[in-house]
Amino acid sequence: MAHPIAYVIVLCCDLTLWLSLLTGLLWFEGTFRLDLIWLSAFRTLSWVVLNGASSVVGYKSSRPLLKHWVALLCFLPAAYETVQTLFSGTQRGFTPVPTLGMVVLNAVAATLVYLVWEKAFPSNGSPKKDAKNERKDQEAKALLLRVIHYSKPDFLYLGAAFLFLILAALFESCIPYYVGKVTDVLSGKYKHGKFKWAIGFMSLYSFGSSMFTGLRGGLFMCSLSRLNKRIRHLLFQNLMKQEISFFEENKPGSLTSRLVSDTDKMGRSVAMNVNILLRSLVKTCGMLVSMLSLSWQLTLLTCVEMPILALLQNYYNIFYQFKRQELQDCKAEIEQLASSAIGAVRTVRSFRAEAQEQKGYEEALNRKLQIQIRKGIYSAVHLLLRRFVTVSLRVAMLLLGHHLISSGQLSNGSLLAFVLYQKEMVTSMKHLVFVYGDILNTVWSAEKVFQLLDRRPKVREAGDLVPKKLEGKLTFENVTFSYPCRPNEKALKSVNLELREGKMTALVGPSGGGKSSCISLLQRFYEPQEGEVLLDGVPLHHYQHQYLRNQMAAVSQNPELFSGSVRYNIEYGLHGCTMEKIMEAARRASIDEFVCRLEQGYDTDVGECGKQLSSGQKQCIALARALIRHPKILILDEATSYLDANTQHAVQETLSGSAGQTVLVVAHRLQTIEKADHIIFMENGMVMEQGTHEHLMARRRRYYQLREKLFTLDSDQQN
Ligand SMILES: Nc1ncnc2c1ncn2[C@@H]1O[C@H](COP(=O)(O)OP(=O)(O)OP(=O)(O)O)[C@@H](O)[C@H]1O
Repeated sequence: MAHPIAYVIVLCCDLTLWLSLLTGLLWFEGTFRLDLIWLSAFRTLSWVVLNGASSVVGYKSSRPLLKHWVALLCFLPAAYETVQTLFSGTQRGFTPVPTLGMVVLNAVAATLVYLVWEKAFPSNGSPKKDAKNERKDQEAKALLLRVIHYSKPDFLYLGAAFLFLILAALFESCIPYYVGKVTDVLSGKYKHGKFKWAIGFMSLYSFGSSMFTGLRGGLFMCSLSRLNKRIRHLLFQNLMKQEISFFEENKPGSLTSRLVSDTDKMGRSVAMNVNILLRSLVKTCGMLVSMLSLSWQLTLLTCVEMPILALLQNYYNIFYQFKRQELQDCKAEIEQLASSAIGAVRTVRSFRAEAQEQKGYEEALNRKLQIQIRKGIYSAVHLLLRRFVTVSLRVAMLLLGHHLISSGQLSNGSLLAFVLYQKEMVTSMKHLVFVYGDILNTVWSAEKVFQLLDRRPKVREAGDLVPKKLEGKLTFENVTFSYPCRPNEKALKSVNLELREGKMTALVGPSGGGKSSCISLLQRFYEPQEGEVLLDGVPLHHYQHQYLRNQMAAVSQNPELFSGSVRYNIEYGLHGCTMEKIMEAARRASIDEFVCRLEQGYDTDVGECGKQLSSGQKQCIALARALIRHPKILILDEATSYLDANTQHAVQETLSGSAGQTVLVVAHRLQTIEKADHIIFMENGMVMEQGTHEHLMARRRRYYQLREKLFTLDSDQQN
């Protein structure tokens, strides 16, 4: 709010102007009447003077507000007199001079209207729009521009759509005029020729507007679908580049919802609103011209409706935003509950947690229902108030229309045409006032999409090193690492280890020792906070991403398979693999016999995520998927844990026969790694001891103790 002194100074200036006028009128000794025209001229002059004064006395931030008030102060008397003249039908005048009461009343009325207006349409300088809100508006505008920017490739479609939009709106705004003409012809002395013309034009405009509307809609939908496809593609591309911890922090449900519904909402809400905005703008202009040509008095009355409706809408919008956010959160929660329960249905069933899941789901549904009911009640009250305002003004308009018809200023048909225009006009103006705000509101769904689109992975960019020959020696140099979600807990503490080229190294130790963390670092899923992981003496991030992926293959304990055939899963990510190569990999992974027994062999579908296979079979297929690449470095993290002893033995035989391949094995069953060239024992994120099996057994320390413990457990189980 501007400083009160500024208002007082402006008010004093205004009083001085009124006093000057008073003196002038006294000079003419009552022979001069201050009629409507002179009053308007005087107030325009006052506005120029007071506007200048407010520029000098107001603070920079409060000047716009002061100027709004000055405008009202100056033009309200003229507007009031105009309305009075309209209703009384005769022009009044101030006789002989304006009274002090009237001047004060004017100031009070101006202030009141100003306060109502500022509440309905808070302007930039309004206290409600503080710096934060203004920044938000700026950001929303920037987002909107960005959405428009992404629509650039469709500019031909959009250009044509806008052209049809303008034509449709113009044609549409001509229809009521000709409806009025037809009514006039029918209610007066019937003239066949005039009737035919009026009907002809009416049909022509109706047909034209329908045709252009259809074309506009089709083209908009087409460009909207193209925009959606483009954004989704880019988003998916960027998602695939993110680091693993990003997927741990963001649940799959929320990411897919952003990918599907937010992109959809973004395109739909922004494109639809821009469509409505432009259509309303063209229609409003066209109709305003037609309405003014019919009756300027009725047009003025129609325009009164807007500020009142805007005030109502403003309050409703604040509530609506709040409820919508609540509803969205609730929906996301419901989606998450359903997808986690359905996804883990086996666990739910085996722990008999169906009732618990059902209860949780029902509670979330109830919360959503409550929000929806409250939203519905507020919406009904809002609608009721709006209707009341609309109907009241319509009655006032019909009364004025009746007065104009009886005084011969308007024909019956023109009143009908006006009523038709008025209905459309109010809708269009409403759109104009609210749609822009709505664009700024809905554009926030675009923000979520853009946030994801702009996210850069938090791992160092891969380099471009592509050596012709790779030895396959891996070294951990003083590696300290914490998972991003638990930054204060060290999973690895100054780890130094070496995987010798062409040899098999085994990582063993109790659970939580840090074995899988080492493997994650080797695959560059995460970056160590301290130290380096080196391949042939060069930090891993110096190598080209694709090169590293080709040289390294990993199989985990619970490998992820994709819906599709066995063949598809084995050759996953490779192009142009021959059947021989696929069969060879399957043979080495000891899965070929099983696959050949299947009715459709390698074309057999493995079900969603391989659910139609046993855990051991899944491990074998994953192993074949790794072996087909002939990687220089093979990482097996409990990769054969579900296999029976025979198959496990066969796989190990195959692996030990691959000369020149660096193999890293993580295993809990220590018998399986006895033949490894090197064994590293890890505990609490540290390397405790290392050496060959014989060496470690002879030391009789942690490795020996763990082996003895497992051996005792096994014997107990067998007894
Ligand atoms: N994704 C993760 N986010 C946060 N902490 C993790 C994550 N994975 C593992 N940890 C933690 O890091 C530490 C080392 O775990 P890691 O999985 O490397 O051990 P491990 O030796 O492979 O165990 P296991 O033999 O049971 O697989 C543990 O304390 C574990 O809780």
